[in-house]
Amino acid sequence: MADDGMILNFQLGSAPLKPQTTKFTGGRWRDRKRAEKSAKLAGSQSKTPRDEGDAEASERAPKRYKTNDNGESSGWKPGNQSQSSLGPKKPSTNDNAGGRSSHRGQSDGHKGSRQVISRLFSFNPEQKTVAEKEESEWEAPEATNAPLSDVANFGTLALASRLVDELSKMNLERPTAIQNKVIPHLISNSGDAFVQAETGSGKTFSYLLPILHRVLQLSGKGDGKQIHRDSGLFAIIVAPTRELARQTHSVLEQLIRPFPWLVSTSITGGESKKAEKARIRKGVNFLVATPGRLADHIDNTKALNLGTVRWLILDEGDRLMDLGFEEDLKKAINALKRIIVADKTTNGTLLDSLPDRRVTVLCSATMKMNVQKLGEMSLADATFLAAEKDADQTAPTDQAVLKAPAQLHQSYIIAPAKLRLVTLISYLKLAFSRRGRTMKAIIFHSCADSVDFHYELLRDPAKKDLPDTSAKEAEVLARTVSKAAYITSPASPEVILHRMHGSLSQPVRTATIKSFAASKLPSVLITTDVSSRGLDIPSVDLVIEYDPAFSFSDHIHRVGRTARAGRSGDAALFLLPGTEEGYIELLKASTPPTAQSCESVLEKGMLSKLEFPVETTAKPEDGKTCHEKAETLQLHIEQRLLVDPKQLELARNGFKSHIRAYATHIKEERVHFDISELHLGHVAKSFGLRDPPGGIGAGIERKAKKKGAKGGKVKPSTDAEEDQSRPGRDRFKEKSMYLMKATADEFNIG
Ligand SMILES: Nc1ncnc2c1ncn2[C@@H]1O[C@H](COP(=O)(O)OP(=O)(O)OP(=O)(O)O)[C@@H](O)[C@H]1O
Repeated sequence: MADDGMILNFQLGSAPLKPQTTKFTGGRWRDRKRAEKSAKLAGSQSKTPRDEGDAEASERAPKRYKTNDNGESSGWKPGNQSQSSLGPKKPSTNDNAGGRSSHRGQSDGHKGSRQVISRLFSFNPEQKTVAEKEESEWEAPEATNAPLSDVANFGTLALASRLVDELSKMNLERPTAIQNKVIPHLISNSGDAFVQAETGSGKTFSYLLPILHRVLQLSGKGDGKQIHRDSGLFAIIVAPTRELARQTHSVLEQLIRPFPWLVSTSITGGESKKAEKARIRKGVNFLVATPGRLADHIDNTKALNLGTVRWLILDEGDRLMDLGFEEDLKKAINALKRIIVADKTTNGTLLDSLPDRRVTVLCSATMKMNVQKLGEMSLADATFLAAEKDADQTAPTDQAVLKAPAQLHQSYIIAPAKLRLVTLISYLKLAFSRRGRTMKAIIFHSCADSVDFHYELLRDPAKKDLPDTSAKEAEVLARTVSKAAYITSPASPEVILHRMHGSLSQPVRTATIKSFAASKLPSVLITTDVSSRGLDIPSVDLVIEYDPAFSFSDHIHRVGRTARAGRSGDAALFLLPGTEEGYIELLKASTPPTAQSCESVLEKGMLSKLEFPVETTAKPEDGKTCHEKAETLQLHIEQRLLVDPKQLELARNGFKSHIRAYATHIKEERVHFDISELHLGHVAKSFGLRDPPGGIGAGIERKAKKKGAKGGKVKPSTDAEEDQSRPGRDRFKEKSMYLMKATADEFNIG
């Protein structure tokens, strides 16, 4: 297909440009027209590059953005000095607000070559808000999820001494606030519980330790030695994702290592059912499962005897419901309810220290309506257990409790769409060049296609060998782990990139997370929300939300991957100027965020040495100012895409999926993420594209225009489409179905 932007970007040689006389034949009518228009434009620009280019630019400038007297967007608010310089006029270059690059019509540092330039700093929408707090003004408050300083040790919670010793070996001495509350409760009570505490507060130990303690107490000997794998299944722990199930299982394995007569196993989607059945048949005492696979085994595995189960733990309750596991959970809850705990012995062992009824514990860091629904389904007379500081809250409410750990430093960067990609690179470069600061960073994207594009773009194709990796591991990790280009500073250790999303095969997902967690070098994980829940990698010190989360509770979980168990951590959220700035108010309700200026990120990141992994006519040394450097980087990326069809395809897919995903923000927050406000040309630029590819983008653009004309509401033509006219119940059903469908693809769970 002819693409005007692409034609313009080819190296044209030193000969003066002649007006295009080629007759375009074949292909679609629209493509032929485009090609003709491009050719015409190329001809006219070679004559009077500045004036005519600017005229076209102002014609293409979206009317919804405020413009100054010159017809240009006024950029940033006066008074915000650091950012106002993002929108100056640059007389020497052309622009078009649609995000395309154009001919400069003059030599660009390469004698005899006709170069294009990618203008980034004009026609950007105006920032509405003025920063209340700059980054330098932030002072870390006391950590809210740290071990308690006023509790001597785990022994004070009446835990079996063998367990306390084991914890000590793991360098865990004192309990956190939620552990201090939950452990004694579950040791001495046999009632249901609802456990709610912020991310990284140690909820996993809070339910595992009392269960183990009570199993070890069997028959009063304190070591549980008469219990063995045939004694029966005592606890089922349900987690929403395979990664989380596996992680919880490995914590459990660590805790029971000194007690080899106890056996645990995990059953998750993506694994061999036959092997799982065989393990169940041999006998297990603890089962960690994803809901779909658990329901499957309840139906089909005769050896799975639920008669001795005393605990059902539902971890990450809201996510279990979000992902559409309601029916699977119902099956497990009902199957367990049907069996009355009457038998006090199993294989001759008296189960006297275990609860005399089935105990269900529901855990969640955030509270949503759907968690309440799960509570209604699964709990009876439950005790609400929250950390001490939330003691005034005595029951779960429908108001989401959406607090990030207090010591987590949250900031936001208002970056116009055209500048997003170069700002991200600049930000990462800076983060990893500050020695001793960032070791591990996670970047959240809205969709798998965007993850794939950014991973391919940011990796260094020339550097293939991976440190500390065997040949076998390297084979599995060949497409998900790589050395980074652009963001590695020459003076700092190399940065390792990782890619992770739900469409990857399970062995690759597992190996990639393992590699990221174990990496001794600075590392980045580029991922989707599949990594937002429960993932516990203590050395993560930076979370970047390049695409804002689909709901504020997802945001809390994403940023909660850092600042865990009292550690410090940083989180940075990219927002577009305009309606997205309204989201800052939501952030304030959690932890007061600070503002990072996009201009200063670019200034610091772009002026340090740049290296390009692939040679193009744009060279790292081109340009002097940070704006020129940023434009050179953008141009280089665009040129890369033009000569690499695979990369171009990834960019196009990334763009389309990104736009589709944008339409799926939850209804209550969609006011901040109005798809009709997106400038598709500018967004395309952030994928290194000069024009939005056809398909979904163009469709949405038409709808945005229509909305402008009618003043009505835009209905994105995506899977997320909701029929606003139907009564609430139907809409709810549809939304759930959508979520199930979408997440089945993305999260690949079950
Ligand atoms: N008492 C403790 N002292 C020090 N570290 C602890 C303690 N308890 C747990 N941790 C550590 O804190 C980290 C977070 O624990 P965990 O994953 O259970 O948190 P969580 O509350 O479930 O978080 P999320 O809601 O994000 O899943 C883990 O690395 C764990 O080893």
